[in-house]
Amino acid sequence: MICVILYPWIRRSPCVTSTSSIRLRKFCSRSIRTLVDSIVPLKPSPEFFKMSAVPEELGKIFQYVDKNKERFIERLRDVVRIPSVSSAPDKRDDVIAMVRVTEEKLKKLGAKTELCDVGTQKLSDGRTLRLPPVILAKLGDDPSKPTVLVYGHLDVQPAAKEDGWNTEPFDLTLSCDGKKLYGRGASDDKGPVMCWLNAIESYQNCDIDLPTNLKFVFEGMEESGSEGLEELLEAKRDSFFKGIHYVCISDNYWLGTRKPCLTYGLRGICYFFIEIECAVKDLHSGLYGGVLNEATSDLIHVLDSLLDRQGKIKIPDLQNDVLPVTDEEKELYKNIDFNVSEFKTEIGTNQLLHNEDKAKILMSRWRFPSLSIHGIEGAFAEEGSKTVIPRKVVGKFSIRIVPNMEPQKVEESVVKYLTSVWNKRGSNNKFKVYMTHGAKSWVSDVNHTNYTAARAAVRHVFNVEPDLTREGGSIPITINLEDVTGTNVILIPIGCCDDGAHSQNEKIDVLNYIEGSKLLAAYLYEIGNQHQKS
Ligand SMILES: C[C@H](N)C(=O)N[C@@H](Cc1c[nH]cn1)C(=O)O
Ligand SMILES: [Zn+2]
Ligand SMILES: [Zn+2]
Repeated sequence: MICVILYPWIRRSPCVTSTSSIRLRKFCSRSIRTLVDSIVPLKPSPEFFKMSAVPEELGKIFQYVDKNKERFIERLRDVVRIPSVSSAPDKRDDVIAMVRVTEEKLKKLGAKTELCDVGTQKLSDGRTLRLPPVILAKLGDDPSKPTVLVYGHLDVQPAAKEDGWNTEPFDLTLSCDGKKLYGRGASDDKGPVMCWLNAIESYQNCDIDLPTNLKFVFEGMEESGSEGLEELLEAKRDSFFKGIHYVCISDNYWLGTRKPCLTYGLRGICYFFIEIECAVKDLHSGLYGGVLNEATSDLIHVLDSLLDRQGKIKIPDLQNDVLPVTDEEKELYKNIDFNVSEFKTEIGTNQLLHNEDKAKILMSRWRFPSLSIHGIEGAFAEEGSKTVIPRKVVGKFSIRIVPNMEPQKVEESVVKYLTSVWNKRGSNNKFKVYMTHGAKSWVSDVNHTNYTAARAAVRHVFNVEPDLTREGGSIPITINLEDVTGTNVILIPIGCCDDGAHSQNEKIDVLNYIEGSKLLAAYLYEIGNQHQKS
C-alpha cells in the first residue's frame, strides 16, 4: 500500500493565507493537517501540487515522529543543558558529560558502544588537558544490509547571555509562536545528532527493521579542530572502519530558509595564533604609557597586514594553488536557489563585497579562500574604562582553504609573511606565530548512491528536488572519514541558514528538527532500497 503525504517546501507565517494554501488543505488528510496548517507557500511552484508517494513503512515512521514531537524536543533540551564548550578548558568536564549522556542514549537504542581515549591536549599556557573520549558505536550487524557510518559532534561554541542572547543559551527555549527552539548547539550540532536518535527510535517503536547497519563516530572536539580523532581513525582503520558502505554527516545548514539541500563540499581551515609580549606583568598606562612598544598596538599592526579593504588576502603566494573557475562550474551556480537580499537581511548589512552578484557571493563562500580575524586574548574586553597596558596578547585568525590548497603550505606562507611584517615593524617585543590546527577541504561525487538515496529521501519528506550545495564552513574530519572508509561521504543539513550557528541566539526551527528526524529515517530507508540496485 502507498500512503500519500504532501509537504510543501516553502513556508511562511500561518497568518498569511493564499489560494494555494487553501487548495493544499483540501488535499491533506486529517493526521497531517496540524503540521500543514503552519506551512503555507510563499510562491506557487510546480512541485507544490505534486503528490509524493511515500512508502507505507516510511509513512508510519513519519506519523510516529509527529506524535512524539514533544518528547523529541525534550530529548534536545536534555543535551542543550550541558555546556559542552570544547574550546574552554574549564568546560572540559561538561564535554565529557555530554559524551557520556549520548553514549547512554545510544545504549538504550541497543547500540554497542566504546568510549575511546584520544590522549591529551597541550594548551597555549603550557598546561595539558585530557581530551574528551570519542564514542564509537555499532547498531546491527546483518551482512545482508549495507552499513552507514554516521558522524556528529557533541561539543559547541562558547555562549553567554551577556554576548547578546535573548534567552539563556544552555536552556532550550521555545519561541512564543512555537516555531523556533533557541539554544547553543540546537542546530550545530546537537539537534542533528538527536535527529539520528529520533529516527532510529522511530524505526524500533514502529516495529520496522532498520534497513541498514549503523556505525557512529560522535566526538567532542570538532569546534576545536577534532584533536586526536585522526589518529583514532588510523588506529581503527582495519577494524571499526572496515565494511562501511556509506558515510553521512549532518552538521551544516540549508542555503536558505525554505528549500532543503544536500552538500557535497566543504572548505578546510587553518587556524593561527599570533603571540606578542611586551612586559612581565600588566602595566598602568599612566605610569608606563609612552615608554615602550605596546603588545596590543604591535598586534593590531600585524593583524591589519592580513587583508585589504576589498577582503583580499595580502599573504603572497597563498592563492597560487586555487583552481580556476570552469565554465561547467559557472553553470552550477545559475540554478541554485539563493536570494541575495534575504542573505543581506539575515546578516544585517546593506553592503557586501560582491554587491548583488549571486555567483560571486556563493563562490566567495564555497570555493575561494577567506581570512577572518576572530579575537584578541588578553586584551581588555569588558565594560568600563580600565587603563591597562596588557602584558601579552594573542591574536587569533583563520583561513578557510579550498581544493588544491595544503594546510602545511598555507602555514609556511603565513609564517614567512608575518615574520617579514614583524621584522619591518622593528619592535623589541617577543613575537610568535603558529598554526594551531589545519584541515583540508573536501569535495564529493554527487552521482554516488549515497546522493541518489538522499535525494529520494528529501522528496519523500519535502516533496522537492534538493539543491546541491557546498559549505563554506569546515568539518575537519570529513576527508579522513572518506579516506579511512574508502567510500563516499554525504552531508545532509538539517537546520536553516539563519540558525545563527556560532552566533548569538542560535536556534533550530521545530519544523526542521522534526522533518529532519524524518529525513534521516527516509535516508536510511532509501539506502536500504537503493543499495541492492547499485
Ligand atoms: C560546519 C560545522 N558545523 C562547523 O561549525 N565547523 C567548524 C569547525 C571548526 C574548525 N576549527 C574550528 N572550528 C567551523 O567551520 O568553524
Ligand atoms: Zn558543527
Ligand atoms: Zn560549529
